[in-house]
Amino acid sequence: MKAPITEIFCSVQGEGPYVGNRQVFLRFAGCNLNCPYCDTNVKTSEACKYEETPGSDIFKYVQNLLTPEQVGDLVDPFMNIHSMSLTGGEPLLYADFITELDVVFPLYLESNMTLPDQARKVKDHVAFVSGDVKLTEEFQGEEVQPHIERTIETFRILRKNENRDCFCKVVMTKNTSATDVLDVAGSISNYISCIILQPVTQYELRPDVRTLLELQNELLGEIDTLIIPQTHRMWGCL
Ligand SMILES: C[S@@+](CC[C@H](N)C(=O)[O-])C[C@H]1O[C@@H](n2cnc3c(N)ncnc32)[C@H](O)[C@@H]1O
Ligand SMILES: Nc1nc2[nH]cc(C(=O)O)c2c(=O)[nH]1
Ligand code: SF4
Ligand SMILES: [Mg+2]
Repeated sequence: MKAPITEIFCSVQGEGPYVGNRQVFLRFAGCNLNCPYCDTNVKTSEACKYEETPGSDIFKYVQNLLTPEQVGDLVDPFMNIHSMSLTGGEPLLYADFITELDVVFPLYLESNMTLPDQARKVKDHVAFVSGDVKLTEEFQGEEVQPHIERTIETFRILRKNENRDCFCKVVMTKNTSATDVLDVAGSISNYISCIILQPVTQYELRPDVRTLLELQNELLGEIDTLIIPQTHRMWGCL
């Protein structure tokens, strides 16, 4: 079992309720969606960029594809780690690879939550689930309702329990419909510990402040809801 990995580095979690925790990041190549605001290059690269010393901006390159054993060896030297973020791209495309990872850190899955069959495979392997809800603009030209049903099913499979936290992030742009957010939130509120409204980082795409605060107020009737922007962008860490 091998997978295309674009980067491995140590930084702190910049998003959501675990912001500030020191993590190892494993970024898989490839994605099944094409979100208009996506800030990440999801293309497969010939080699994986590996930052051995956190924050050094000095990289080694390891030829792709990588085995779970190679990943284990590369992340082993990192110290004082809260968890290992599995991100991308879409990490659930590599569910079989994830089940073969043998690392000492708890796994923190960062997913677009649209692949329920893949989610079933990893459910007992991940301790934290940071699940996005993607709304209509991410599914341009496609049938939206089946995607939303798959999202709800994926949250059900990876729901919070005594061994796993599961929370939801929604990237808010000026085009995001508050009604859509409220609808999905109502369907997944039993599966998650909180909702994070994450204002999109590109200034020209941002929603207005009042709309965001009004949506938070409505959601708070149902579920703990926080507004937290991407913080790693503010101080320039990876
Ligand atoms: C690059 S994605 C990879 C994981 C997975 N594909 C997903 O979308 O959840 C990681 C996180 O960055 C968020 N993100 C991507 N572009 C963003 C932007 N321009 N502003 C705010 N958040 C963004 C995504 O919504 C997701 O929560
Ligand atoms: N510091 C930092 N925090 C993050 N939280 C989610 C990220 C991601 O791209 O998945 C990310 C990332 O790329 N860097
Ligand atoms: S699902 Fe995630 S990685 Fe894929 S395009 Fe959307 S934000 Fe980017
Ligand atoms: Mg990122």
